[in-house]
Amino acid sequence: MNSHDAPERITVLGATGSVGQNTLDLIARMPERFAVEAVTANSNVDALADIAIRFDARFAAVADPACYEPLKAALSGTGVEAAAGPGALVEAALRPADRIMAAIVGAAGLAPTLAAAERGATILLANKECLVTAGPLFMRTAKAGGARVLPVDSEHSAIFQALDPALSRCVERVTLTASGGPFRTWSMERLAAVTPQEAVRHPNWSMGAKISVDSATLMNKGLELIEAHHLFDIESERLDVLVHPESIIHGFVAYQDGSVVAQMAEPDMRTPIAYSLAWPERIPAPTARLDLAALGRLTFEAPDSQRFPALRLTRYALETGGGTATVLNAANEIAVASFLTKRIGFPDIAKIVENGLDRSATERVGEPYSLDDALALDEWARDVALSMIPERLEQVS
Ligand SMILES: NC(=O)C1=CN([C@@H]2O[C@H](COP(=O)(O)OP(=O)(O)OC[C@H]3O[C@@H](n4cnc5c(N)ncnc54)[C@H](OP(=O)(O)O)[C@@H]3O)[C@@H](O)[C@H]2O)C=CC1
Ligand SMILES: CC(=O)[C@@H](O)[C@H](O)COP(=O)(O)O
Ligand SMILES: [Mn+2]
Repeated sequence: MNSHDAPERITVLGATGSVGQNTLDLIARMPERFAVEAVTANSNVDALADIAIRFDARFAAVADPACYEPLKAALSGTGVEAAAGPGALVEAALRPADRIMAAIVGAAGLAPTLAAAERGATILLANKECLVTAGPLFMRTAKAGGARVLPVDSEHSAIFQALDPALSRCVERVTLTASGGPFRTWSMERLAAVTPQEAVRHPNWSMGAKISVDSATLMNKGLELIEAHHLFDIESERLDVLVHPESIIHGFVAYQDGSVVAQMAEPDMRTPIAYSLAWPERIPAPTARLDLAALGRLTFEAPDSQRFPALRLTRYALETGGGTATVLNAANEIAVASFLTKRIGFPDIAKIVENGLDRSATERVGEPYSLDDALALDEWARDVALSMIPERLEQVS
């Protein structure tokens, strides 16, 4: 944009979350460049109304229909239109924003993000579960709709920055770095007694609860392998995970001449979010600057799939295809929510996901070709996973 242009209008799906807040922090610093079109949340009415009023948004939507009246009351007399229910999230995504930040957590983000893809939006994609649940459908829809998908996930932003599209045939391998999470060095015995409080305490990043648990199990890195496969059209055999506890290098691209191009930054999501907001330009981000001399060294190690089976399970889902990744994602969402509410232990998360994958192999679940297919398979897998949660078993018996 140049100084004579009107501000770009940005819609933020998941505005009350960690990525949503970081996005709004950047937007607030550049009012001449960005304005807010629409914002959404699940049920956090007060925070959403505050955001909508502060940023002078035109539309605010909550997913939970029961929150409609309180949202409408909080926004009365402000000029912000209030809406609620799943259809309202889709309506937010369909509004004519220049860019749309997809930062809802979980498969709940699929319908609105897919609607944005269908309308040919520029999508800043943080919601990785959307690609895990329905990667081929999402990428096909984006292509047909003329949408542009810009990665926000830090590793995928790194790869996007290091991957010259003109040289994609010269790429040998792509590597995602992983911090290893809070339990990187813990024994199996200690892992058995992990609490939710310990699991959400990520060593380097400040994030929402679900992705923090995913980082602790290494499921996050597995979901990111699937995400990278769809975003960059690279097969599993050429995608690597490398544990790098400092989270300074976020991703590598290795070329056939032996060059390895990496992206580095302090672990602060405002760097990849700023990149996606400004691409193909760059804007300032108020993050700490890298001081490699002060850091002294960067370290690397291979991931351990004995203690962290999620990596093996996600590889299986990626390589099996069909609806396997949809099942993996849904089972993981149920397992993580059950762990956070103390109904299961930390090692049970992977067991519940593995059981879901076993069932999906027996039932030979097919690839979802439409949103309805994806939602139906997601629901089936949630039921399979729920049947393994002790409380549910007690209720049934
Ligand atoms: N946090 C991070 O730094 C990173 C996150 N990501 C990805 O970005 C996405 C968002 O993560 P994060 O910001 O941490 O998540 P948070 O839990 O912090 O925020 C989630 C947002 O989604 C909304 N939401 C939750 N459930 C629903 C639902 N059923 N329907 C509609 N909206 C819902 C929440 O609303 P409410 O407040 O009302 O609950 C909130 O606005 C995830 O997919 C994550 O994997 C990727 C890289 C880094
Ligand atoms: C910030 C971000 O992109 C997260 O996905 C991050 O990668 C989580 O850290 P882990 O490397 O521990 O999964
Ligand atoms: Mn990431």
